[in-house]
Amino acid sequence: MVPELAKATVRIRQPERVREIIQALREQGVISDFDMTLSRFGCNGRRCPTSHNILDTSRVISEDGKKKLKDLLHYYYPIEIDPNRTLEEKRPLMLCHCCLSHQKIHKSDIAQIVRESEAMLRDGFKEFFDQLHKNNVPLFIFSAGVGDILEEIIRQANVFYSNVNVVSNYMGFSDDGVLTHFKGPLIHTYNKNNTVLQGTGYFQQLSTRTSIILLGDSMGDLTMADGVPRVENILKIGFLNDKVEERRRKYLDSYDIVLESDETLEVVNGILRYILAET
Ligand SMILES: Nc1ccn([C@@H]2O[C@H](COP(=O)(O)O)[C@@H](O)[C@H]2O)c(=O)n1
Ligand SMILES: [Mg+2]
Repeated sequence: MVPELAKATVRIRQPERVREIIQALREQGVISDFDMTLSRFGCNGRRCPTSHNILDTSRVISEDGKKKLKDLLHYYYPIEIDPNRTLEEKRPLMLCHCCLSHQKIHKSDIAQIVRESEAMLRDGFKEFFDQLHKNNVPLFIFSAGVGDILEEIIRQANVFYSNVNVVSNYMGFSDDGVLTHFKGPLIHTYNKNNTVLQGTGYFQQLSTRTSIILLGDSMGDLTMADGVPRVENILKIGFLNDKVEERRRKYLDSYDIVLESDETLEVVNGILRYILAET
């Protein structure tokens, strides 16, 4: 059906169920996480930066600020991926953006900060965005990262098409363009659900869609489609990037398709090619 599903990186607990969901997908919408899902996990043997890391390590952050942000990440990231803590235990420990708001970040610096970074979208991103755009499939990017940065990454990759909508943490600037705060409720890895989506237009724009393809890399991404009305089928595809052995069982129990250490969108593109040719 989809030759890419035979790739060595693909793991599926219930192949028959996956086959049935794929056959049933129609009137699709795609809901995707951004960092480490549309963007790569590894670049040239190192970790690729998240949208937060791009800012944290940029030249506009003071040395002291960089150290604080690095310490914060070293505290936070092991909690985020700890397979032995429940989501309830993790939720109150998630981060805010407080350290960033004390830095002199100018709105006008953002494009250059992204250009100078090692940000990379997964291989096959162009086909992914192009297929969705050409077929009028809405793509919702729901991210606990930094909206202004991830939008700029997509813009610089020339794929920020009219069908792409982003819900994320956006910066607020003073009249002279200096970062003063982050807008709206904090979106973190474990509250990506309808509690932070009020007033975003998310549900309204997905209200005609009866099938959702959900792409994520964290257990927190699994709730991104909660509350979308009229949904009949959801195909959940999870990128398992880190602590693969330790987290495999949980991912296989939660995601329909698990992609282990796969830096590409080949499988997603294969599924899209198949279902969009059918419709
Ligand atoms: N200070 C922080 C906070 C979060 N992160 C990472 O950002 C990612 C969240 O964005 P999604 O698009 O994946 O929702 C997640 O991978 C966090 O580890 C960070 O790097 N720094
Ligand atoms: Mg992510």
